Amino acid sequence: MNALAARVVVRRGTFELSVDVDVADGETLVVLGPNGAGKTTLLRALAGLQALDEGRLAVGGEVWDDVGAGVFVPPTDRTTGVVFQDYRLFPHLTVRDNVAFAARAHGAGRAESRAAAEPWLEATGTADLAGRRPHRLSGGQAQRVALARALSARPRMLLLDEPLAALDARTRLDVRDLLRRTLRSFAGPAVVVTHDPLDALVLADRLLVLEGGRVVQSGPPQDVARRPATDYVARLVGLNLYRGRLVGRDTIALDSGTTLFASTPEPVGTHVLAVLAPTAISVHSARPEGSPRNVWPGTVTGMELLTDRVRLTVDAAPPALVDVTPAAVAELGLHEGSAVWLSAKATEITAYPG
Ligand SMILES: Nc1ncnc2c1ncn2[C@@H]1O[C@H](COP(=O)(O)OP(=O)(O)OP(=O)(O)O)[C@@H](O)[C@H]1O
Repeated sequence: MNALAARVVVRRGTFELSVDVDVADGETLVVLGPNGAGKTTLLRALAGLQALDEGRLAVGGEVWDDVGAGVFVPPTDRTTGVVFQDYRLFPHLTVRDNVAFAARAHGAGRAESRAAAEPWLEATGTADLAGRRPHRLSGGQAQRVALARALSARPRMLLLDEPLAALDARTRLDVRDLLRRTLRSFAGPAVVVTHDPLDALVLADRLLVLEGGRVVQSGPPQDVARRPATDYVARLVGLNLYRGRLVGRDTIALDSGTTLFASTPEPVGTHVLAVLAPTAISVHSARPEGSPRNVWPGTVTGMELLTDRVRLTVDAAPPALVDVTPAAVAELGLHEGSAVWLSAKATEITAYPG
C-alpha cells in the first residue's frame, strides 16, 4: 500500500502554497490551475526537490518529510518516478540505457539492467528507438522514453509535470492515450500537473484545482465540470457562471444586480452559483415575445469561430458567452457591436450552493 498523504506548506516571497493532498493507491490526481497557482511548486515539494516550510508527507505510511519532526528523505531515496516537462533524459546515454538506468543504479549488471529495460521500452512503444541518443528524438518520443525511464524504477508514486505541454496536437493525442493507459495500470498514487482542461478530464480520477496557492475545488472531473466553483473553472469547462442569492422559489438575485430564473431545489436565502451553457442561450435581433423567462439585452463584443459554432462574447447584465451556428450569424447579421437580445429557459439554468 502506497497511498500518499501530504500537507504541504511552501512560502516563496509573498506567495504561499498551502494544500492537503491525499491520493489513494491506483488513483490519478490531476492538479489544474492558472499560471502561478503553485502547481509546479507542489509537485517539486512532493518529489522532495522543494523543501517544505511546514507540513508532512508520507507514502504508504512511511514518512518522507516531516518538518516538525525533522525528517527528510532525499529525492533519490524516495522511489518516486518523476517526469518533468522537459524530459531531462541523460544526453550521453542511449534510450535503452536511459531506461536501464534505474536497475543499473540499484546494482544490476549491464546485461541484466538492459533486459530489465526491455518491457518498458515495449510498453511505451520506444523499443525501435533503443539505440538512439536523446538529441535524435522528437518531443513525443522523448516523452515516451522519460515515462519508460520513470516506470522502470518501479516507483511507489508517479509525479508528472505538464507531461503533454511541449507536444504538437497530433503527438499529444498519442502520448495522452499512452499516458491514460499507463496511469490506469499503475498501482501506486499518481499526481499529474497540467493547465490543459482536456488532458485533465481524460487523465483524472480526481481533479484538484489550485488558485493562488489554495485548493478552490476538488472532486471527480464530471462533478467539477458540471458545478464549477470559480470563474477560472467555469471558463475552463466553457460555462457561464453567475453568483447570487435565492430570493424566491426560482428567482436568483445576482450579485451584479440583475435577476435570473432557474430551477433549483435549494431553499430561499441560499447563496448560489448558477451555470448556463453557451449553447443554451438564444440570440435575437429584437426582444423575443412569449416563453423563455430569462430575456435580456446586450451588445456583441467578441466573436470566435470554434469548429462548428461561433462563440459570441456578449456584454450584458449578466454578461454571457453564447454559441450560435455560423448560419445564425449570417441570418442575424451579427458583428462586433451588434445590439442583441438574449434568452434562456429557467430549466437550462442549474443553481447549486456556493
Ligand atoms: N524562485 C522563486 N522565487 C520566488 N517566487 C517564486 C519562485 N518560483 C516561483 N515563485 C512564485 O511561486 C508561485 C507559484 O509558482 P509555480 O511555478 O509553482 O506555479 P505554477 O502553477 O506551476 O505556474 P505555471 O503554470 O506558470 O508553471 C508563483 O506566484 C511564482 O511567482
